[in-house]
Amino acid sequence: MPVSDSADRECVADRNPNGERLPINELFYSLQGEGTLAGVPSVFVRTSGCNLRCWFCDSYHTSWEPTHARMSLEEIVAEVEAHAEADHVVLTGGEPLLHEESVDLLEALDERGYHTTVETNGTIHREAPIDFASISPKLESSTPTSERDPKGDGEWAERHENDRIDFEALAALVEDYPFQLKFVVTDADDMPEILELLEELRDATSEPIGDDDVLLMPEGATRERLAETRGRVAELAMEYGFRYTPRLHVDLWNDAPET
Ligand SMILES: C[S@@+](CC[C@H](N)C(=O)[O-])C[C@H]1O[C@@H](n2cnc3c(N)ncnc32)[C@H](O)[C@@H]1O
Ligand SMILES: Nc1nc2[nH]cc(C(=O)O)c2c(=O)[nH]1
Ligand code: SF4
Ligand SMILES: [Mg+2]
Repeated sequence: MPVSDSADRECVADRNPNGERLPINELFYSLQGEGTLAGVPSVFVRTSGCNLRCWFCDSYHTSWEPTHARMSLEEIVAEVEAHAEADHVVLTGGEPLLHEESVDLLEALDERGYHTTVETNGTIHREAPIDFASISPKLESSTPTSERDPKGDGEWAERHENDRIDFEALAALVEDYPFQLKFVVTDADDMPEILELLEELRDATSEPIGDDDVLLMPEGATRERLAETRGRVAELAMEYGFRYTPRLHVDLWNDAPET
């Protein structure tokens, strides 16, 4: 059950009004579905709230209509530890690096020996014990124009367009952490922008960015949609020499929550 449905947790957190809290949308145990760590059993901690509004966001209730329970760091760590089989934790969102409390959570997890992956849109850099920065810079094709706005009439388009790329933050993330760059791709129209972004990012940092640090991920929150996009995206990965990443969790569990 998403933690936002749990009245109990809200009460427990409320008894600790001075402790640090994070808005948590869901917390669950699954397999990492995306990227170079695909298949690794991992606990997912999904914070709520995002500074962007991708029209295709598969976590609508962290961005367009955020819902959450405020959990203390102790409560989050206890729930993570309850999944005794896992030694990987994925902090995601929403945009987890919006919250400065994410740094304290990452420190607490690091102290307990967990491998931490942070799933981020790459617009915010924070110093934290991050073992793997899974950076997913957002392309023009993510912008919620009035034709593809899931909620309104394009009210977010300008802000999203202005904020979706921050080279300073991207360069700092790439310099400070082991990383992957994971682009959501629909078709060949996305490729020139990816190439331009890589050129500019390679100029902005002394850290080498290999083509095998770059992953193309098909757009699709459902099996049905992925069936349309993945063939094209796999061909593009071969054509350009980038990696392809599946969306294993969608293959396995479609768009079920807590997967
Ligand atoms: C919900 S986001 C949360 C982390 C962060 N806000 C970000 O965008 O990287 C988690 C991952 O899902 C990807 N994603 C979201 N919606 C998607 C969709 N419809 N198809 C493919 N990937 C999607 C994002 O690009 C990101 O890699
Ligand atoms: N299984 C699974 N793997 C994932 N990798 C990144 C995810 C995310 O939403 O950030 C995600 C997710 O939501 N589920
Ligand atoms: S940046 Fe991530 S969480 Fe935010 S709207 Fe885009 S996909 Fe969703
Ligand atoms: Mg997801």
